[in-house]
Amino acid sequence: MAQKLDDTKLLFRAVIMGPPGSGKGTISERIARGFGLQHLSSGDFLRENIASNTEAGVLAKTYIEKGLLVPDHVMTRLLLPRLEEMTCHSWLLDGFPRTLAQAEALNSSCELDLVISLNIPLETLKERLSHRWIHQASGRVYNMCFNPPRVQGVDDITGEPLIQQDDDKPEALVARLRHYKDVAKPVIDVYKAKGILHTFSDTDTDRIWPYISSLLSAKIPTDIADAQRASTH
Ligand SMILES: Nc1nc2c(ncn2[C@@H]2O[C@H](COP(=O)(O)OP(=O)(O)O)[C@@H](O)[C@H]2O)c(=O)[nH]1
Ligand SMILES: Nc1ncnc2c1ncn2[C@@H]1O[C@H](COP(=O)(O)OP(=O)(O)O)[C@@H](O)[C@H]1O
Repeated sequence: MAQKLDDTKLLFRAVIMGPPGSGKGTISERIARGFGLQHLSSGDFLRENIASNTEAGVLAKTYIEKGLLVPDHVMTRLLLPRLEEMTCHSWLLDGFPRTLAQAEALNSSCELDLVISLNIPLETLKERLSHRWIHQASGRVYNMCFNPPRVQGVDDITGEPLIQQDDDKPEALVARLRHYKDVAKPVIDVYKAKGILHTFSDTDTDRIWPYISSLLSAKIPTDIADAQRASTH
C-alpha cells in the first residue's frame, strides 16, 4: 500500500529497473508526465556530478568510462540524502538500486510500492544504444530512428549539440550489458519475493507502455495523480 502522509495525501514510491537501453528513461518520462511522479535518474544524477566536477563525480567518471558500475557506497551516499529531502513527494527511481547492497540500503530508508522491470532482448538493446544521443545539460534522450531530434544533431529545446555518451560506445557497451544481468538477478528476486515486481517484455516501448499505464492507473488513484502533477509543474 502507498504510505500515508496525512489524511488527504498519499505517497507513491516506485522503481524502474532494466538493462542499459531497455527504455527506463523513456518510460520514466511518460510516467512523470502522465502520473506526476518525480523522476529521479541515477545516471542523470551522476552526469550532473561529473559535469560539475564534484568529488563523487570525478570518481564515478573513471568507472562509467570503463562500462563498470559505480561502487555501492558512492551511489548510496549520493542518492539516499536526495530521497530523504523528498519525504513529501511521490517519486520514481530510475537506475537505482542496481545491486543487492543498494536495494538493502534503499529498503532501510523507505518502503516501495511498486517495481517495474523491463526485460528486453539483447539484440534490441545493442541496436538502440548505438543510436542513442543525449543533450548533456538536461539529460534529454533521443534516438536517431525512434525519436529523432527535429534538427539532426541538435537538442529540440535549446538548439545545443547532442553527444553520444562514452558508455554507449561499443567498447563499453558489451561489458555493461553482461554485468547488468549478473548483479540485477538477486535484486529482482528480492522484489519478486515482496510481491511488488511487475515485469514487461517486448522489443517496443510503445507496446509496453499501455500495460504500464493501466497498471499505474489502477495503483495510483486519479485525485492523487492530479495533485502530484499540480505540485511538480
Ligand atoms: N527503436 C526504438 N528505440 C527506443 C525504444 N524505446 C526507447 N528507445 C530508444 O532507445 C535508447 C535507450 O532508451 P532509454 O530510455 O535511454 O533507456 P535506458 O538506458 O534504460 O534509460 C534511447 O535512444 C531511446 O530513445 C523503442 O521502442 N524502439
Ligand atoms: N545505481 C547505480 N549503481 C552503479 N552505477 C550506476 C548506477 N546508476 C548509474 N550508474 C552508472 O552510470 C552509467 C549510466 O547510467 P544510466 O544513465 O542509468 O544508463 P543506462 O541505464 O543506460 O546504463 C551506468 O552504466 C553506470 O556505470
